[in-house]
Amino acid sequence: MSGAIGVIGAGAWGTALAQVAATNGHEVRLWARDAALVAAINATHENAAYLPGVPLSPHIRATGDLAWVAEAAANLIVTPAQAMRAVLALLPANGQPLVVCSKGIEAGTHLLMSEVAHDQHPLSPVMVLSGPTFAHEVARGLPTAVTLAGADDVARAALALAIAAPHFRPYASSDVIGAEIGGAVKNVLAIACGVVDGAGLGQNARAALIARGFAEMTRFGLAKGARAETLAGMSGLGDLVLTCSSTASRNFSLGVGIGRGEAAADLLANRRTVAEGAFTAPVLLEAAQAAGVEMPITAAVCRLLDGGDVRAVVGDLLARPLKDEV
Ligand SMILES: NC(=O)c1ccc[n+]([C@@H]2O[C@H](COP(=O)([O-])OP(=O)(O)OC[C@H]3O[C@@H](n4cnc5c(N)ncnc54)[C@H](O)[C@@H]3O)[C@@H](O)[C@H]2O)c1
Ligand SMILES: O=P(O)(O)OC[C@H](O)CO
Repeated sequence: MSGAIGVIGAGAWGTALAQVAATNGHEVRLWARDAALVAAINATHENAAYLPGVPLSPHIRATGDLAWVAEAAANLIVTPAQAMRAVLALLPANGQPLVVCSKGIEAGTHLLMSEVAHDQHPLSPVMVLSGPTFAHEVARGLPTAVTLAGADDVARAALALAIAAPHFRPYASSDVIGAEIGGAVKNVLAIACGVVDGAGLGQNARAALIARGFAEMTRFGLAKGARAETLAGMSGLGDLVLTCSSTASRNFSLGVGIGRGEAAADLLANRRTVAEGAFTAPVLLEAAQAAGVEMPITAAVCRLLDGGDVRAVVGDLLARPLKDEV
């Protein structure tokens, strides 16, 4: 793939991906909706608001002009999930490949982000880039592997070559739904693991939540047409383990606060960066109920986000009737 690469969304992850795309010498057009952020990035070659302390490549140019970004050879979409449809509606449709890098499910429609992208840009090949990827590590050049999923083999191979770098290794997949469901569901489960940490419930409980959470992810994924091996790969289990293990995760950190007894509404009101699991949880629960899939951990996270008492919610989760593991 020759030519510029567009990145839409200049938060931590969009900026880190811009840095990856610039590694191979591509001109990178990084779109932000906030004019002050655009000016600051271009003046300082740093995104101090969302990815502080990382000197950005001179190949990256921030912009507020979506038409200029749309002329690039491919566009990586990295807005918060619930904002994606509105931003894509403003993006000129050139049939350019679109790469969904956000993790979530659209409220109201229950659509995955790739489905939203296809709705808005039916002529574009749509891909999904997902995996265990803390932005600050990727931006610093630490080794990272991702799943790059897409049905169009040619577009996917071209994009993989364009973004692969010595520290950044994309693995190809044709399972778009599986790659997306892993990333969306793990954010909800990371909140649950953070609650365990904040409430001091111990490492056994955290490991049990990861294992039972993976069972939930798998049940939901299979019901939606995902492949089991994708859910067990980087975009599913890999990302689940990462996000459930570290306060570097915004979702895990949100859970820690809830587990310590802080009100979820206050924690969310005081955030500047996005914790997608808080938006995904109620949508995921609705989608699971519609599909007839039981997701007790997701339901528990929803109760906690609605202000439920931690001890009561955990007690109810543990008091469910005994059942077979599989
Ligand atoms: N940070 C990570 O390590 C990471 C890694 C992989 C995937 N992701 C996913 O990428 C997506 C973006 O995350 P992030 O970490 O870059 O978020 P962030 O919180 O760092 O930044 C969010 C960005 O979106 C902008 N924004 C907010 N509302 C908007 C709107 N309505 N329209 C357009 N722009 C808007 C903000 O101004 C900001 O620039 C999320 O879905 C997240 O789950 C993040
Ligand atoms: O900080 P989080 O919880 O949004 O997680 C970031 C990435 O999704 C990790 O892969």
